[in-house]
Amino acid sequence: MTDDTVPGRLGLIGCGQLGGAIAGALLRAGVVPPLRLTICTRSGPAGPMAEVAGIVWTADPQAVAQGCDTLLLALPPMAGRALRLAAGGRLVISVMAGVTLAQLATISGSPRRVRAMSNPAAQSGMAYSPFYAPGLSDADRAVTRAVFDACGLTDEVPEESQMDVFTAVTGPVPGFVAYVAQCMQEYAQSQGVAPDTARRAVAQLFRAAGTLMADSERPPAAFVQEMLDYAGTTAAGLAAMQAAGLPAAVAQGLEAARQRCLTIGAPED
Ligand SMILES: NC(=O)C1=CN([C@@H]2O[C@H](COP(=O)(O)OP(=O)(O)OC[C@H]3O[C@@H](n4cnc5c(N)ncnc54)[C@H](OP(=O)(O)O)[C@@H]3O)[C@@H](O)[C@H]2O)C=CC1
Ligand SMILES: O=C(O)[C@@H]1CCC=N1
Repeated sequence: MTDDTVPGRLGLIGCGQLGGAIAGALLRAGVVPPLRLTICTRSGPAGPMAEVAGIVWTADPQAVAQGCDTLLLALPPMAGRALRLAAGGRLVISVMAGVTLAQLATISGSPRRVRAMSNPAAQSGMAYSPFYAPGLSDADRAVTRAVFDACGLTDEVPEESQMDVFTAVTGPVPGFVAYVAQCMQEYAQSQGVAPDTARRAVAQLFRAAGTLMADSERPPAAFVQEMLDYAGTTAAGLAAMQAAGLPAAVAQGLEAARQRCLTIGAPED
């Protein structure tokens, strides 16, 4: 097996916003051909994957668990928590928000478990997909990396608690960033800018800002400090945003999302 493919058959349970995006990424990157992909949903072929010849569709999660070598769980967290798969010793990878590695053991019974997080930007290879998988074999780690390399960037994290952090921070795309963009567009419109002009302008701003920061090793704080040092119009705005509590507001929002993850992952009463 080269280190950029998934051996045997991949079984995907859930093919919605995230599962569909990951499936698209895997096919686009050639990590899994359609003929080695089984997808499980309750209502049959869904989204762009429905048009791909060769994919096997099923409504039976057990068929996936027993007929595939690697399982990828991308269904809603509470539906996932209710699953009980006779997965034997198969590799089980989950991208379900908040579902813990311990819950994956209850769901699948497999000792080969990966708790991961990704986002729908996987479709275009632009996702960030961290994973937590203590004790994973080198071969399973290579398969996990092949899956998430196809989706964008990936890192293995040392603590499971970080998976809730990343579910909050990088799980939603455009997510919280869209909220900031909305605030900026609404400000421009409040100053008389036509809605579509404001929308285009803010979209271009976020395209440029995202590219600039993604192509740089510099942390965002360095860009902010550069503008503060420049002491121009932006510096005045940054000072006002800081005085208005923007950092605390962002932290409170992300913490609320992380807390929701902990609720999902809490043991049943
Ligand atoms: N959307 C996002 O931006 C992100 C989502 N996630 C996580 O990804 C997972 C999937 O979310 P998302 O793709 O948004 O959800 P969607 O609602 O878009 O898709 C859910 C998919 O799961 C299928 N499904 C639901 N219940 C079952 C079941 N019992 N058995 C088999 N298939 C089932 C649905 O098909 P059908 O109804 O036909 O069964 C559908 O294909 C979640 O755990 C979420 O936390 C993580 C990060 C980002
Ligand atoms: O909002 C959600 O629940 C999903 C998980 C992370 C991003 N979107």
